[in-house]
Amino acid sequence: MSLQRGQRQILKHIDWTIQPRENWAILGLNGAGKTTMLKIIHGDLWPSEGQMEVLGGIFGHTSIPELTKRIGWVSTALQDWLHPGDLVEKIVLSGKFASIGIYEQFTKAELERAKEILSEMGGAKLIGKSYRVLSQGERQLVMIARAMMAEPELLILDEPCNGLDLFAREALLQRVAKIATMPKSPALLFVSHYTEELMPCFQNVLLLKDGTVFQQGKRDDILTDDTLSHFYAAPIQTARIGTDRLAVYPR
Ligand SMILES: Nc1ncnc2c1ncn2[C@@H]1O[C@H](COP(=O)(O)OP(=O)(O)OP(=O)(O)O)[C@@H](O)[C@H]1O
Repeated sequence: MSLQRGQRQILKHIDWTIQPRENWAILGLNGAGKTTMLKIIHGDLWPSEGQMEVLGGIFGHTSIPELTKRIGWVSTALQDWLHPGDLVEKIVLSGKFASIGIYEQFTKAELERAKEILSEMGGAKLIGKSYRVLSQGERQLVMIARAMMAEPELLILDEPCNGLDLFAREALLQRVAKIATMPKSPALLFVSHYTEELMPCFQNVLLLKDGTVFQQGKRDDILTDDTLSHFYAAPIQTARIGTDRLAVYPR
């Protein structure tokens, strides 16, 4: 699949298959094309050439609005679209209808479910608060709960740790890891600039560079000094954090 905008080819011959129940992390420098690729997966953009199949639906043969409802999307950019005066639980509930506000009738049970999901995500104390007053970390938690409200089969997390302090970031990453252990967990796609954010549940890594797949495969094969030094075109050193996390430094 490729995507052209004017003279520029933003994505070039992306060939990538995600098997059921696989979780993937995507790494790439600013402007590599990560968000654009996710927008295509989400059905917001159409590739200029090639074929796309997402959750068994082939683009051109499947209803994109129906497909989009099966995909959760979390990014700080999405926060700008919300109505900040809404109560937190209403924002979570809106995920059920894949809408920004709530324009449909909802049942008491649905509202209770929204509160339950918030609590499961560690956000019980946010219930009853206006979204406007929340910290960035709390907002991201609400966004994840909102995405989970629709029981997605695929959950896209586009740099979800942006703007979080050290502890809020760790708390959010633990929530993401917990989602991965749920019996009906969605497949997870996690975009980040920082390898230390890649929890062990992300066993697969795709490196995107200048709109092309530089390398993809098992995490242990990709996150090496050698591969990352070639990828970033700079000497890179990896350092283990605990048993299962990895930090990366320019040498
Ligand atoms: N509609 C468009 N028209 C022209 N260029 C675009 C369009 N959308 C994106 N681009 C360009 O495509 C490139 C890839 O953008 P994208 O947002 O996908 O990168 P990214 O890897 O997500 O970057 P970042 O890490 O900074 O978020 C950028 O150079 C961007 O300016």
